[in-house]
Amino acid sequence: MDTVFALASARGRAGVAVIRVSGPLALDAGIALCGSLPGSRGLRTLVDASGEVLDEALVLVFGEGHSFTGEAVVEFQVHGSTAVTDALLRRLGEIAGLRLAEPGEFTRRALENGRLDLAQVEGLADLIDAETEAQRMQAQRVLSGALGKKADEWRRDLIRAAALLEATIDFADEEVPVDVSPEVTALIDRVQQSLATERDGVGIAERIRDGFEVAIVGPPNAGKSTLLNALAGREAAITSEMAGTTRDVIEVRMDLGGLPVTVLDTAGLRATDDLVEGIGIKRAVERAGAADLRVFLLSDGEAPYGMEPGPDDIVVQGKADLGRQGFAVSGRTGAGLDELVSRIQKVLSARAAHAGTAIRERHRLAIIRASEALENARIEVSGGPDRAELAAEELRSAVRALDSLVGRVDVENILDEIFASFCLGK
Ligand SMILES: Nc1nc2c(ncn2[C@@H]2O[C@H](COP(=O)(O)OP(=O)(O)OP(=O)(O)O)[C@@H](O)[C@H]2O)c(=O)[nH]1
Ligand SMILES: [K+]
Ligand SMILES: [Mg+2]
Repeated sequence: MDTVFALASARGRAGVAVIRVSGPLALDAGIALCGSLPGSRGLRTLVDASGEVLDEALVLVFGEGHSFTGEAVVEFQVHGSTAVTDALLRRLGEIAGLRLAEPGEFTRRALENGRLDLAQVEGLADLIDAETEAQRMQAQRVLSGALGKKADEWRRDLIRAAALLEATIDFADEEVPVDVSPEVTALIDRVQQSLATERDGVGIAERIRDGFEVAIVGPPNAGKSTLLNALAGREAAITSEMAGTTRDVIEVRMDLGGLPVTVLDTAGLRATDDLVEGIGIKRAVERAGAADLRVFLLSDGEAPYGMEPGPDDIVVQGKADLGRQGFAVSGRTGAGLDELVSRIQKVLSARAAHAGTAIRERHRLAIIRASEALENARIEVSGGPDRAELAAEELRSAVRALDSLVGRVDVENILDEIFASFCLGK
C-alpha cells in the first residue's frame, strides 16, 4: 500500500492549512520533516532536505487503527498560505514511497479498512457539500451509520427467517412438528414494512440534498418577478410594467429557514397570440406543475388562470401595499414576505420529516430489489414445506441486496461513481 499525502483543507489563504499523510511510511515521513515525532501531538519545526525551515507546525500523530483512514497518519497544521503548503507538498513528494493522494483516496482507504461503510461514505460526501441546516442534519444521520444499523436489523430478521426454513429442510424426511411459516411470514412482514417506509423517504431525502422547487405562478404583472427579487435579495429577474415581461423560467437558489429551495419565477399565465410569450407560458405550466410547491400570486380579486392550485399550494394576493383583502404580499415593500416564507417552510418541513436514512436512488433500488425478493419468499413460504428451500434462497437474495447498501458485497462498480464526487484531500 502506497503512502499518500494531500492538502486536506481548502486551497487558498487561511489561518491554518492541514496536510495529511496516510500509510505505512507516514511516521517515517513525519520524522524526515520534524526530526522527532510527538506521541500524539506537539509543536515541531518542519525542515526541507537541506535543513532549511519550512514552517512551524502543530503535528498530530495517529497510530494504525486510530486514524480516519485506519492507517498510520501524520497531520501537519501549518500556516495557511499557498507558499507554505506548496513547499510542504513538494517536500513530501521528494520522499521515496510517497505520492499525492487521488481525490477521495483518504475516504476510500477508510472504507477499505472498515472505518466507514459505504452509506457513511455517501453521508460524508453530502456533509462536505452541505449548505443548509437540513442538509447538514441529514448528512450527519447517514454519516453516523444509521442506515448500516437499519440494514443490520433487517439482516438479522431475514437470516433468522432463513434459518427457520433451513431447519425444516434438514428435517424434511422426518416429521417436523412445528410449522415455521407464521413466524417466517411475520419476520418478512416486519422487514417489508420498514423497507417500504425507507423507500418512500428517498424522494424527500433527495429533495433535502438537491433542493425543493417552489414556483411562483400567476397572471402577468401580478408582481411575480418583483417577489422573486425580494426573496432573493437581488435583481435576479427583469421586472417592468409591461405585461408579459418574463418569458424564460428564472431560478434562484436560496436557504429558506434551513431548507434548500430553488424558487422559480415564471411567465404570467394568460391567453396570448404572441408566439414567444406562448412558449414561455407553456414552460411556466410545465415547470410549475413539476415543482414541489406553487405560490399562486394573484392580482386583486382575479381567479387563477391556466393552472389550479393543489391542496398544499399557497394562494396569495400581490401588491399588498395597494390594500388587498386577506393574505397578501408585496415584493416592493416586503409586506407579508415573512408570513409567505413561513408558510412555504411549514409545507416543506412537513414533507422533509418523511426523510429516513435511505437517501439516494442507489439505496432505493437496493431496497426495491430486496422487497421483490421478499415478495417472492412470501409466495414460496405459503407454498408449504416443499418450497422452503426456494423461500430461503429468496431471503438470501434479499439479504445480498441489502448488504449492497453498506458495501458488504462486491461494490467496486459503484465505488468509482461515489468517489467521483469527492475532491482532493478528502
Ligand atoms: N405597488 C406595487 N407594485 C408592484 C409590486 N410588485 C410589482 N409591482 C409592479 O408591478 C409591475 C409588474 O411587476 P413584475 O414583477 O414585472 O410582474 P410579473 O408578475 O413578473 O409580470 P410578468 O413577468 O409580465 O408576468 C411592475 O411595474 C412592478 O414595479 C408591489 O408589491 N407593489
Ligand atoms: K411585468
Ligand atoms: Mg415577471
